[in-house]
Amino acid sequence: MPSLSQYSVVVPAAGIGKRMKTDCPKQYLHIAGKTIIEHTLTNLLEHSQVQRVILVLNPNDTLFAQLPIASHPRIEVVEGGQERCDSVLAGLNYLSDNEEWVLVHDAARPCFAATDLSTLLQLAEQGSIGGILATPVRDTMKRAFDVNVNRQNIVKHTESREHLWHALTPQFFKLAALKKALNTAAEQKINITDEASAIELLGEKVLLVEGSASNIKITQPEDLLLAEFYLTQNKLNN
Ligand SMILES: Nc1ccn([C@@H]2O[C@H](COP(=O)(O)OP(=O)(O)OP(=O)(O)O)[C@@H](O)[C@H]2O)c(=O)n1
Ligand SMILES: C[C@](O)(CO)[C@H](O)COP(=O)(O)O
Repeated sequence: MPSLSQYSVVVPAAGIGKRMKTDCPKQYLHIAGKTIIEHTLTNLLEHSQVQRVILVLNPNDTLFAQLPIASHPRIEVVEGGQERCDSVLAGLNYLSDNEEWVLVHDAARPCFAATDLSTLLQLAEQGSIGGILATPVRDTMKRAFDVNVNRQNIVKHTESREHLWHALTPQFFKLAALKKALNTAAEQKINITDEASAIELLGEKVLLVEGSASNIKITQPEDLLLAEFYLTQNKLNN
C-alpha cells in the first residue's frame, strides 16, 4: 500500500468572535473538556495526512501561548490580518513554494470528521485545482429585503435550493493557485469569505465533496451545546 501524501494545514484562528458575544475569542471557550482551538488542532494533528499546522493568530492573542498544545512540534504560528482571507493569505505566504497542495480549516470547526477529510483529499488530489467539504442545503431558503432589525425581516422571495450547498472547511487547493486567487481578489477589492470563492474567480471548477452536517462552524452561543454534543459523540465513536 503506497504511503498517503501529507499536507500542511493553514488554520485561521485570528478572529475575535463578535457574534458569540463573549469576553474571550470563541476559539478559547471550553467545551467537552478543553478549548475549541485545542479540539480542532488535536483532531487535525491526529489525521495521518496532516504533516503540520500553520496556526494564524491575532497579533494581540496572549491565550494560545498559555495552552499545553502551544509547544506541539508540528504547530507553527504566524500573525493574522484584518479579515479571514488576510489571515489565510498570511498562512499561505509562510509556506514554501515547493508545497504543491494546501489545506485550510477554520479553528471554529472542531467537529469535522476525519473520514470526511480523508475523502476530500482522496477525491480532490486526483483533480487539477482542488475542492471543499460541503453539505446540501436542507431548508427552504428565503432572500430578505434588507438587514435584520430586532431579529426580524421581510421575505423578498424564496431562493431555489436545488443544487445549493453549505460550504464547509477543510478546503483543499493547489497552493500556487490559491495564493494567486487570494491576491487577485484582494487587488480587485472583492470580499472573499472562503478559499473556493477566490478560486472560482479564476474561472476554475471547484470540487464539492459531501461532508457531515455536524461539521458546524461555532459562531453563535447556541452552537456551543451542539458542538459539545458532536465532539462527545465523535469521541465515543472513535
Ligand atoms: N481576521 C480573521 C477573522 C476570522 N478568522 C478565523 O476564521 C475562522 C472563521 O471565521 P468566523 O467564524 O467569522 O470567526 P470570527 O471572525 O472570530 O467571528 P465573528 O465574525 O463573529 O467575529 C475562525 O476560526 C476565525 O478565528 C481569522 O483567522 N482572521
Ligand atoms: C470558510 C467558511 O467557514 C465556509 O463556510 C465561512 O465562509 C467562514 O465565514 P466567516 O464569516 O468568516 O465565519
